[in-house]
Amino acid sequence: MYNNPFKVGRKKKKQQQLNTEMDKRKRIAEEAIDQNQKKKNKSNNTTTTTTKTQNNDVFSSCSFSSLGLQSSLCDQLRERMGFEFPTLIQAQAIPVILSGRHVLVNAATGTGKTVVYLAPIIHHLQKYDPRIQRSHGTFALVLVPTHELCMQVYEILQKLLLRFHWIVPGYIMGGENRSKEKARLRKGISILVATPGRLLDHLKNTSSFVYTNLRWIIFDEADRILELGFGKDIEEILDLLGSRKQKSLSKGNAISRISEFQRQNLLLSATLNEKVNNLAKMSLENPIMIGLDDSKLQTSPSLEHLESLGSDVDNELKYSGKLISSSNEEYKLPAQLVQRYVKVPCGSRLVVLLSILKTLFDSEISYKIVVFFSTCDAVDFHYSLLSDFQLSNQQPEAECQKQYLKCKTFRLHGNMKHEDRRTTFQAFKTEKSALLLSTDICARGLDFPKVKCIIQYDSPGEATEYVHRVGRTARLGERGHSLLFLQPIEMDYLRDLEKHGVSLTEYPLLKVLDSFPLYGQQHHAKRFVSVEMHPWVLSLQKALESFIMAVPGMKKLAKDAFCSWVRAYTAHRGELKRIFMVKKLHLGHVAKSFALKEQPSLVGKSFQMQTKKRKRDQNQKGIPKKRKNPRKS
Ligand SMILES: Nc1ncnc2c1ncn2[C@@H]1O[C@H](COP(=O)(O)OP(=O)(O)OP(=O)(O)O)[C@@H](O)[C@H]1O
Repeated sequence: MYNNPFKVGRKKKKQQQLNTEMDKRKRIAEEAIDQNQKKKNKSNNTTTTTTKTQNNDVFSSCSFSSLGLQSSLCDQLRERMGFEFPTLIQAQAIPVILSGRHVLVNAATGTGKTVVYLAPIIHHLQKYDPRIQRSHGTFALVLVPTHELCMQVYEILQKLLLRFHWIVPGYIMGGENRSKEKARLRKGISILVATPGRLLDHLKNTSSFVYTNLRWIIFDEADRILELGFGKDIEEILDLLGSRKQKSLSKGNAISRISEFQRQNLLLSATLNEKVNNLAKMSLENPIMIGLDDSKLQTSPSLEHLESLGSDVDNELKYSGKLISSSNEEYKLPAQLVQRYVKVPCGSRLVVLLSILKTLFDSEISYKIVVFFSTCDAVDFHYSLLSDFQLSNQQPEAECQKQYLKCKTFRLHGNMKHEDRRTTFQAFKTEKSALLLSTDICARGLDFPKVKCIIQYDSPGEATEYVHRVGRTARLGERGHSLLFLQPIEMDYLRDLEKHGVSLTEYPLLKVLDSFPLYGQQHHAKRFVSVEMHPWVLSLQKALESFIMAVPGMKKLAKDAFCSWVRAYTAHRGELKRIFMVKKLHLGHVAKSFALKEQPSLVGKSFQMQTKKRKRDQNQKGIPKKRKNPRKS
């Protein structure tokens, strides 16, 4: 059993001390939150209560029926979903979408964009007379970037369709059983949610897939679909469905498949980029823009300037007829989101993460937090560490209390089995108090109820990813907090965020560290002490290093995580390469942040061996030299 260096004497005294410390940490956590909230209210120049301000910012005062939606659909939204009023973006966009126009919707995270497109589709489908049947095939196609989002949209669809049993929802996505999907498609799916790769596969290979009646194509998280490299697939899909402007005119086959209905295509995201521009030009006819400021709109789309979506050139403007200006786009973030950063020297990152998590989980009975990491290996390492790490000066009464963190811990990343991903996704949704460690796989679109805090332990890279990650909290007017970890060498990233209208305040780290007990007693750290030399940081680091050495398998996990973390760090692109410079990293300190005592040369050797092995494997398999971006989730 792992020997804890923090073991101290009397239980009772220890309990009293712990209670006092927990109270203190709770106060500090609350103070930090309140100060930020006060600042925010002051800057909003408002005297009303926070909740009221938030609700006014999010909800419209009209009813769903006043937007033109059919009455039993409105009942369904109210009774089954609990949606009394439409959100502002729903009130703005639903009537336009009902009118049949092509639309591009840009609205903050967590403002209800899913209902924006699902409600009008259901409204139209339910009133077809005679009723639609399964044999009529697919009428609406919703394209999403990830499995999890696919499941989420499908679940909402199921709920919305309870009163309309003749409209059949369905999903197809990579990793699922193809033959079962084929069988479902053969039976007929009226509204189909899909990831692009698998959809293309079925469009090409499943002859029983009927889409002659297709009327709607929706791109949810359009920019992410393209960023993930699905550009070429999307072009092919649009061609096959006869829904690509210009080109469709020359494609005899495709045109013959076009339904008797007028097509309506919709694009939605909280952030937009140049590739979305191209997709918009390619797929939207005379579109209406909703949620875009005039500053973001430039000259109208010109058909002469259609670009390829598969191009790998990021943010490079190849044409003049721009639709959206995005290079210095001001992102819309939820007004009630409190955003902070914490400046942490590299070697103290792990201890600081654990200390902050403990402070947050001790401050409230139920607390849900998502922590973002740059790689799958980093998620695995931190998951094992946080699940098993103990400090014996905690109360050993119940099993979970032995753990350092008194909460359930989950992990989610793309290397996990499909089934495990699904179970985690559902479990974290329903938990009241839990910690989710994840890659960017859950940065987009996922709607986990009651997440109170987002921690970006590894920086997100592009500002768009920052926006989507923090968007997992503060949804629909609820309060939420975000915390971005930055090393002293990375502080310029704040300026990059500022360019997009995102500004953060500093987290009171030393105050939080001071609140931790040491050897059962309050330590009186001097005010000027640095984070690295803080007695609590030194002690916890020592405990973590001993834990890594003592627990079988942990050292390997730590080394793998270290290697992939460094690789991911080198994968920053464009402007960000100047901020996240691998040359500036002290690899010994990086190793420390994985609780490794080894000198960097030792860890570096295994890293080099891994890299050589990867290259060898690639050569053997004939994989092209271009390396998969390790930051990809
Ligand atoms: N009118 C409404 N009233 C109450 N809740 C709503 C309403 N519309 C949507 N919601 C809820 O708001 C939450 C956020 O909705 P949704 O996931 O569609 O947001 P989003 O804008 O797509 O977010 P993201 O940009 O992160 O994908 C969900 O829990 C949804 O059930």
